[in-house]
Amino acid sequence: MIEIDNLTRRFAQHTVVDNLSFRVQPGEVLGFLGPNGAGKSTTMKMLTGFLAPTSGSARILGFDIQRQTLQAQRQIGYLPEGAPCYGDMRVAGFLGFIAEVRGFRGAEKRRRVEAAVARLELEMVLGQTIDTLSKGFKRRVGLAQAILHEPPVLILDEPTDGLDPNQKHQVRQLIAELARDRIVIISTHILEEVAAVCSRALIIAAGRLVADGTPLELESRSRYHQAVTLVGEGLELDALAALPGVAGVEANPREGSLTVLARPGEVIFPQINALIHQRGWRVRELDVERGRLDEVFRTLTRGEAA
Ligand SMILES: Nc1ncnc2c1ncn2[C@@H]1O[C@H](COP(=O)(O)OP(=O)(O)OP(=O)(O)O)[C@@H](O)[C@H]1O
Repeated sequence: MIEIDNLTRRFAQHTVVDNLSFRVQPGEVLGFLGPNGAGKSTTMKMLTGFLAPTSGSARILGFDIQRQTLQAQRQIGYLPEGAPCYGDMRVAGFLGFIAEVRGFRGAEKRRRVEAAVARLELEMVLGQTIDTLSKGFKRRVGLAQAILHEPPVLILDEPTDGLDPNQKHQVRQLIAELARDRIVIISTHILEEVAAVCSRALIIAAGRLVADGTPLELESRSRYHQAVTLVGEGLELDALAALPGVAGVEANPREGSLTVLARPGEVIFPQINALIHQRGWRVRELDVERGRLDEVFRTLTRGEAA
């Protein structure tokens, strides 16, 4: 388990991470979300022992990151923001070097490097210098170095930032595979990432925790939760707006659709369906929404970002 208690970091007079407390259990893929400058990277650096907190503590599988730094760091694979450094090293040399830094020698070192290379499918680029790799391959090299020592905890800072959609998909699949037997914390400001790979999301704004839940729970806080969007002929906005449980109706001229919003806790699809049949409207599309994570994110973090 990861236990974070009252973690705080100040730079000069500016409190960048403000009294954060949470737990992460094995098997969880935790998305750590927040707008630019919210304090995500600063938190990751404190969790991995690269930055001392001003106050508070972080324990990684029981090891205090400040007082038992080496033992705690052995539990962690860390993918920092951006590409791996050592750009003029070849991939094979870089991974061998990291294996040695992690304390592996001889046959054990070769076994670890081969396993990471196979997992990240890096065989084709082993002889290439890191600087000459595509962004997607650089990120895969970064992930390979993070899993070399087979750590039970992976901390990944913006793992798909700057990748094209295919590369994003590949890296997300990899993360899902790696997550099976580990704790994974992913810092991101890409909301689709949370829905795609995370079992739980924390949202921070200006260094403070503002939400903690599964992606579905967070979506259910949206004003679009249980909203029904209709495309069809003869739809009457006023009749829809007058139905019980309806909070309002939005017209979407670009899509030629109407979105009927539900009051919190209400399910309005049955009433709408009954009205459609009663009035004989010809409905071509009907969609019930789970909610919109981007709207929840904006509402929770608006005006609070640094
Ligand atoms: N070493 C430092 N000295 C002073 N201020 C810093 C330092 N490191 C970070 N900050 C400030 O702390 C705030 C949070 O930065 P941080 O990088 O943690 O945000 P973030 O949520 O990771 O943002 P992004 O999504 O842009 O990466 C920013 O205002 C940043 O300028």
